[in-house]
Amino acid sequence: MPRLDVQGLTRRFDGHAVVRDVSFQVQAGQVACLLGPSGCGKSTTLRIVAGVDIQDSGRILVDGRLICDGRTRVPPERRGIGLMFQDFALFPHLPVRENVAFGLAGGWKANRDRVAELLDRVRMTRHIDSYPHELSGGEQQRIALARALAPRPGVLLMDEPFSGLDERLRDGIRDETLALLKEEGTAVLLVTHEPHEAMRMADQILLMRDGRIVQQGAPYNLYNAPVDRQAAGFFSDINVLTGRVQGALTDTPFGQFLTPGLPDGAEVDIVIRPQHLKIDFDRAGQGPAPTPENGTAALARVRRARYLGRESLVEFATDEGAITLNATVPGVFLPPEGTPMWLMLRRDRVLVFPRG
Ligand SMILES: Nc1ncnc2c1ncn2[C@@H]1O[C@H](COP(=O)(O)OP(=O)(O)OP(=O)(O)O)[C@@H](O)[C@H]1O
Repeated sequence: MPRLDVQGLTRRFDGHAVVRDVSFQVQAGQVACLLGPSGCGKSTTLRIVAGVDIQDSGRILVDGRLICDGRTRVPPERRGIGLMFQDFALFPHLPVRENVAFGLAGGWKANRDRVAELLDRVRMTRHIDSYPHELSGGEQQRIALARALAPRPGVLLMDEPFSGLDERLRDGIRDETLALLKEEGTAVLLVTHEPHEAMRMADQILLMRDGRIVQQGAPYNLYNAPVDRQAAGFFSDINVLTGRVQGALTDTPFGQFLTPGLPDGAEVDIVIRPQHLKIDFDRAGQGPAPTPENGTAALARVRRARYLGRESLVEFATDEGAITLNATVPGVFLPPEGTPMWLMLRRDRVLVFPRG
């Protein structure tokens, strides 16, 4: 049985649906990330699950128990759901120990062991008597996490929990948070607009657009088998070639691509991520021979090359400038502007979408 079961949620504001028929499940010990651009309905979905907003239709179950539908509405504090929001909202007048014990009956005195256990797990034991203003942002975040987990909620809702932190700290804190969430076995629903964060944290990504979940699955599936061009472009920069179907094939300067099931004349987008271009040097106007793995090579010239640290980003344009393509190459690769090179597209990594 799923820990959290959301079925057909719809929420309208002034007649406009901002959450549309949203359904998903989260198992115990799993992290599901609601991912999407600003305004797509992520926070509204979270607020309905928390019980601070009410859906127009749909229902929510926690461990099989109905917590809200058209008639029933269990109040937020009796849902067995914990919350953690981006500003942490620690109580400034309470020391760390009282903050962590806040949701526990009997307060800190009756729950010393649980508070001590959690502070140990988030490596904050020595700050047990500190006040929030004496802590760094990252330390406050760890206390907020301990506080949210103290009552052992079956479900934890997190709304952009890392956005207030210094970029350099975030990955470390994400990993620590994930380890603790997994140990506790909580079902987590995390809202984020950052694909990197969702890829790093999620067992399951729920990709939202205009109030709907357009795709859900493991990070690997969303990255490698995106449902449409927009979904592909959400996870990284993409290169797009456009073409027209003729006899279930589409012609491009990089050879023909199979485009089965589409009528003649249909327009298609052929999408490839910058790391999946292959580059070869020019040998007196000659490029590499076509292969089944990489198709036909096309000649292009370097427009600009930049070093980004872990990789280099090289912009290419075909001779007439008709097509521009970005390639990323690990390490340092900075060919001068105008250098002719042959480009190929890794066939196993090419994505083809009908133009919508
Ligand atoms: N109480 C409200 N009254 C009217 N409109 C609202 C209300 N709450 C949210 N909305 C609208 O619903 C839409 C979705 O908002 P929501 O906060 O859920 O999006 P989001 O994906 O979480 O975006 P963000 O990441 O910017 O918070 C927005 O267009 C917002 O203006």
